[in-house]
Amino acid sequence: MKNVISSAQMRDADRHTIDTAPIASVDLMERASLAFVGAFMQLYPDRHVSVLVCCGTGNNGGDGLAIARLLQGHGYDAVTVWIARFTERETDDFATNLTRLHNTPVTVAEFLPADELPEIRQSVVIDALLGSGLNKPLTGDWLRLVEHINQASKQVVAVDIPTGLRANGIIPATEPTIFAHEVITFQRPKLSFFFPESAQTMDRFQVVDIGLDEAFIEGAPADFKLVEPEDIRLAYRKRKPFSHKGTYGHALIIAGDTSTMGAAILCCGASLFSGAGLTTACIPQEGLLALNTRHPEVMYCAMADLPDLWDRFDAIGIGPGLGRRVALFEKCLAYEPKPMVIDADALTALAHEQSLLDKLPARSILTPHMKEFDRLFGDHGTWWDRVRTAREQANARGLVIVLKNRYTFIAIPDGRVLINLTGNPAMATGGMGDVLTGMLVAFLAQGYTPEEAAMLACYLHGAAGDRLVADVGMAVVPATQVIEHLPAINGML
Ligand SMILES: NC(=O)C1=CN([C@@H]2O[C@H](COP(=O)(O)OP(=O)(O)OC[C@H]3O[C@@H](n4cnc5c(N)ncnc54)[C@H](OP(=O)(O)O)[C@@H]3O)[C@@H](O)[C@H]2O)[C@@H](O)CC1
Ligand SMILES: Nc1ncnc2c1ncn2[C@@H]1O[C@H](COP(=O)(O)OP(=O)(O)O)[C@@H](O)[C@H]1O
Ligand SMILES: [K+]
Repeated sequence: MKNVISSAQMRDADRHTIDTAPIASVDLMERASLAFVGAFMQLYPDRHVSVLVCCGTGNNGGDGLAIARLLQGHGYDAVTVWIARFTERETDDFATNLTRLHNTPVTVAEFLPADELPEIRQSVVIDALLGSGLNKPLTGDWLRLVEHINQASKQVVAVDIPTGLRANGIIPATEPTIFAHEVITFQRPKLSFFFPESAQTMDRFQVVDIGLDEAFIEGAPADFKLVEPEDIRLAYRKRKPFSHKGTYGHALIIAGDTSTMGAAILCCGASLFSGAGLTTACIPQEGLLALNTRHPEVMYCAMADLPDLWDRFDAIGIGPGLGRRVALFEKCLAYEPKPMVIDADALTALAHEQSLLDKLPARSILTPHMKEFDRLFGDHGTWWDRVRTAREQANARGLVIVLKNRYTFIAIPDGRVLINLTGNPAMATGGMGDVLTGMLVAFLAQGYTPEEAAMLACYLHGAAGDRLVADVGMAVVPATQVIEHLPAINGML
């Protein structure tokens, strides 16, 4: 897993790299700018595209000046630079790069406070006004310039972070920012990029390596971790030659009602296709024909038989489409504790009867989306607050809370939050959460820890959706398709 670090930690990593590499600070800026230009050229290969680089006078602005020079050197023949001289301060590396830029044909215009801003005629604006040094909301001339850029409706590519956006996760709704179509960020994504509020300020980001000391970054204390493909490869256990169905556990799915039988069937299918040795469904009997038709491999257990059969199961998933049968949930909490995944209607039951939270088996996995989360733990005005509550609850109660979204946050009992990067908006279709629940139960049944199960299930669920978009070209991915692609995704590990 990779650490997501704060701006202060990034500055430390910057200083540490300068001291120990060793490398001069201005050379590190050059490296960052080269990395930015490499990524920019992929986005805009046409050397005749007109580019306006808007620079502040800090190091983000210094990057902008170096980028302008490098683009010109690569044959971009219509590069213009604007410098916002709204403060008398400038950094040394900014000054060095301004001197270097003056030795090129790039046109440079400087703007003082209250100067009139000309119309922006270029097609692409590179935002190098303010970066991770932002320490207050934009006001005055900065705000005027940012609004001017936004109103010009050009393609905007931000250097490191869109001007005005706070890096560390708290994104006040009222603070103005530049809107960037693309952010090319240095070394690590900034924590804010994973919070849904960042959609107001950017479409996409990509990370470029600028050669900061990785060992130093990974040694820094970090509450947020990015799940990497390598983590999945290491955690995933390939099936052994002499293994049999008993090796891979028995998953029980308690789900489904008359109008929501599909949720149960999706959940069972996901368990089956994620490798549980056996999957049993506790569904209303009226769903049996559908279940047997769709997944003849899945067994059935009547509600009344649950207490007698309980010992057979290695992991339980409860909630998808449970509807009027939700009282079953409380009953299950009275049986011997088993690894458990609690989703959908069972989460709503928890929200209505909070005392049940204390009865959950240790290290149960809860899989709320935003609304279910707020129903359970109270309304939250911001995602930062929501994630903070998830951390506190996971830590205080020893739970794994899978807070689902574009980037799913997995809050684990030790206080850390794992961020899952896979998945895409084509997956924003009903039933997708039921699939995730089935996968989680299957991994628990196979003996993975709840943390491992959460990491594997979230990653593979999103990876299957990504594969269907990238390789098959699907614009919308139905949940049944994700299920069917799971074995192929697992097979690639
Ligand atoms: N690993 C790395 O870290 C590397 C970093 N690099 C680059 O450096 C960038 C960070 O540069 P930076 O620290 O010089 O700050 P930057 O964002 O240019 O701001 C300048 C100054 O603006 C001010 N200010 C703040 N908020 C304000 C506001 N709302 N309205 C008005 N003014 C405001 C504040 O000064 P103050 O007002 O506090 O005096 C601040 O110091 C980083 O994003 C990346 O691009 C790479 O070159 C190499 C590797
Ligand atoms: N835009 C998106 N990007 C990535 N993943 C998404 C997106 N929209 C939905 N998902 C994933 O799909 C699942 C939806 O879960 P949920 O809302 O519980 O669905 P349902 O209740 O219909 O089964 C979650 O795992 C979520 O992370
Ligand atoms: K910027």
